Amino acid sequence: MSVEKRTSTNVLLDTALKNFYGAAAEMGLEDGLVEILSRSERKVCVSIPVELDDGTIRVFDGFRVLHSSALGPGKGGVRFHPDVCVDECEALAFMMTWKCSLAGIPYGGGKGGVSCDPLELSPREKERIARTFAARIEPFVGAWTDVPAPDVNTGGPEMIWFMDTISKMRGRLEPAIFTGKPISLWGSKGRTAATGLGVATCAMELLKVLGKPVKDATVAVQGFGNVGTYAAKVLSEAGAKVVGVSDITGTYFCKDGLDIAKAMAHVSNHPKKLLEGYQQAGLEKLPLADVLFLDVDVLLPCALEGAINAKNADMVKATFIVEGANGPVTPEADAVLDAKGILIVPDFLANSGGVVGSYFEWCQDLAGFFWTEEEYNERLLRIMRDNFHRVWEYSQEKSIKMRRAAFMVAIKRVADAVRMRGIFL
Ligand SMILES: NC(=O)C1=CN([C@@H]2O[C@H](COP(=O)(O)OP(=O)(O)OC[C@H]3O[C@@H](n4cnc5c(N)ncnc54)[C@H](O)[C@@H]3O)[C@@H](O)[C@H]2O)C=CC1
Ligand SMILES: O=C(O)CCC(=O)C(=O)O
Repeated sequence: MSVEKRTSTNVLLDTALKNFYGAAAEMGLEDGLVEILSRSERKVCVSIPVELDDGTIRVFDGFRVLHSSALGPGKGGVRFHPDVCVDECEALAFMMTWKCSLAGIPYGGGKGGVSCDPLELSPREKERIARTFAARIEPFVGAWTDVPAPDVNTGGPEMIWFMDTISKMRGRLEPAIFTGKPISLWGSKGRTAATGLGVATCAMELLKVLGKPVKDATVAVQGFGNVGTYAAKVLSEAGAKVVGVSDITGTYFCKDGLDIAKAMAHVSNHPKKLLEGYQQAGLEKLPLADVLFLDVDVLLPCALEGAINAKNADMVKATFIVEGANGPVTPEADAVLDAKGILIVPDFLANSGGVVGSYFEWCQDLAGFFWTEEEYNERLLRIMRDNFHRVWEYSQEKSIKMRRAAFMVAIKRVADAVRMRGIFL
């Protein structure tokens, strides 16, 4: 019997499935396991009725998908964005399974989201959405079942609303159900910067194995949110020249290097956390997409999926791409970039610092004992560097791309777990 391959009209899900099937075939994974692992264990869809500040009622759609619990409780963020849908959540949950497996942490893959536009919502409206979403997914989350975290447009405040709502429903404090909480409320020192630090570490390790100095390497960063800001900060502090950054308001370019600390301060003081209005000597404002086409050594796409696709891949001039976002390069673009000789560090390796950092927070919450930032960062850097080298060396040994190598390493650990535990998880 041959496997009937799933496809999807959702680009992210289709990309994830194609990459999985390709790696599974190359490693000779048995059909039964391909069937099991190409599907999700659970997809929860909820409605979220909310009273807006003007007194009208709106009902938002929310989702939480658990792709696999073979290695442990589900783990993965919750996104607030107008494009959120069940297929996108499934794709992201699917990728979380491989991310956690590759990182060597004891989790399966989960992901969720609410289809809403946070830029149009007041803080009180966001709080009502977050609390109602948490209440509706309550039966499906827990420290040993599925542990959500921040993703696009969510962060500390949302995690606290989630945690507080579920703690009140259960009549006991439940800090280990959500990670990415503020430090003062069972969060962990280091988590906010963890994903960007991991992305920057992968970029630096790549330059190192290729014998290229980080100092004066030129960098462009698409997306100046949680991941992009800290990746830019760490690289600029290491001596790299970050010449371009972007967010939804456009591309900000300075050939002599941007002042990342100043740009971060500007964003944190902006009412909508945007680069809009940022100024420094020598700054040029360019169209939104131009950040992707800057002539730099390293491009970090840290915004959303599908940013580099069949329509624009040919215009990319960077030598290396380190994927900070989930799924920023489509398979069609992958082929174009490959033909151009552009080397890519795949998302579920490069951005795994976030979930590794969340694992540290979960461990601290379960133990009720907190680490210093130095302990946190030292462990994070060790894991990121080891994982980068494991994938790099495997890709060299097998003469395959890093994405394929990372998938093969990740799939093997999950497949072994399913074989050991039995198929009815
Ligand atoms: N926050 C985390 O710990 C992790 C996030 N990720 C992934 O990283 C990506 C970014 O996430 P966060 O930084 O948390 O989100 P965020 O909401 O903090 O920032 C997203 C940034 O991208 C910008 N953006 C959106 N569309 C854009 C476009 N078309 N062009 C340029 N900029 C655009 C936004 O203005 C914002 O600056 C997502 O794919 C997310 O799934 C992956 C691992 C962990
Ligand atoms: O911190 C986490 O648990 C998950 C982060 C996440 O959603 C991701 O890595 O895409």
